[in-house]
Amino acid sequence: MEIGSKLTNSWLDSIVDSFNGVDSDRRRQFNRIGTATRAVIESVVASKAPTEQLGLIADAIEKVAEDIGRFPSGRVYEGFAEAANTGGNGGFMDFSPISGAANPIAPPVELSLSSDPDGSPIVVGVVTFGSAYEGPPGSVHGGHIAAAFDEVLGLAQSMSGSPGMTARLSVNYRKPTPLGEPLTFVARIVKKEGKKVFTEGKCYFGDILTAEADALFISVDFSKLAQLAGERERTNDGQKPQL
Ligand SMILES: CCCCCCCCCCCCCC(=O)SCCNC(=O)CCNC(=O)[C@H](O)C(C)(C)COP(=O)(O)OP(=O)(O)OC[C@H]1O[C@@H](n2cnc3c(N)ncnc32)[C@H](O)[C@@H]1OP(=O)(O)O
Repeated sequence: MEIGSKLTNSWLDSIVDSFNGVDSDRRRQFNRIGTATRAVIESVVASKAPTEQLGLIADAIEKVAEDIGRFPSGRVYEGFAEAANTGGNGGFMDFSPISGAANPIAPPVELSLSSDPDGSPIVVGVVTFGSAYEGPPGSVHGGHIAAAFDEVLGLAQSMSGSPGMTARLSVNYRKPTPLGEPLTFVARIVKKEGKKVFTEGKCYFGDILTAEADALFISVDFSKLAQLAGERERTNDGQKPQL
């Protein structure tokens, strides 16, 4: 992903730097695994394979799970999932559950930074949700639409220079959002008041507005994130930081 926007704050510059120019073998292999596992998920939820084939496929997948399970699990990468890279020289958010190419449960939403016609910075997320994300027939599950909004709005709020956590997220679903079609999410900061960063976003299928969202983020002290990460290391299960 190449991001070429002109950005002024150093927080965002560091994000852009970590997106760009990263091409380590470790990152490539993680991304290959992510892509292949996603393809498995897509086929698994929609397969018409005969039952005996399903048995063979299950054997093969169990073997893969066993192979990778032989290596220590846990946080083999740097940082918490939303900001984690795949090791080596960078790669921001590679393991994000929404945008991380190396995370098989991510659709993934491809993020880029851009600006609207009046020059205001925006975040653009492009994604095609596959069969695993189906809610109503032929449509994307609303929870996944909300998750995509959280991600694009989350990146947009970081353009404030004092990023934080989602305090409130509200989604209006205007039209069914089609599965298997390219969607574009656009997100921006509306205003900032002290620690509060107000954002809004829209989801389009072509020219059709299918959903819109607004969210409030509260800037957090990064030592709090470090504390959460420390707690996670101590519990060593990667799941349950003590809040
Ligand atoms: C995380 C950074 C990474 C960045 C990476 C970029 C890309 C990542 C993209 C991915 C992004 C994915 C992101 C995710 O998935 S984040 C995961 C989902 N979110 C959470 O888990 C957040 C859990 N909540 C908290 O940790 C705290 O409650 C937070 C941090 C939100 C506020 O903390 P705290 O409670 O200590 O705040 P304060 O006492 O200083 O209050 C400050 C002001 O805010 C007002 N207020 C507070 N809460 C609410 C509320 N719910 N509605 C309305 N207003 C609220 C409050 O009244 C006060 O106003 P005022 O009295 O001053 O007027």
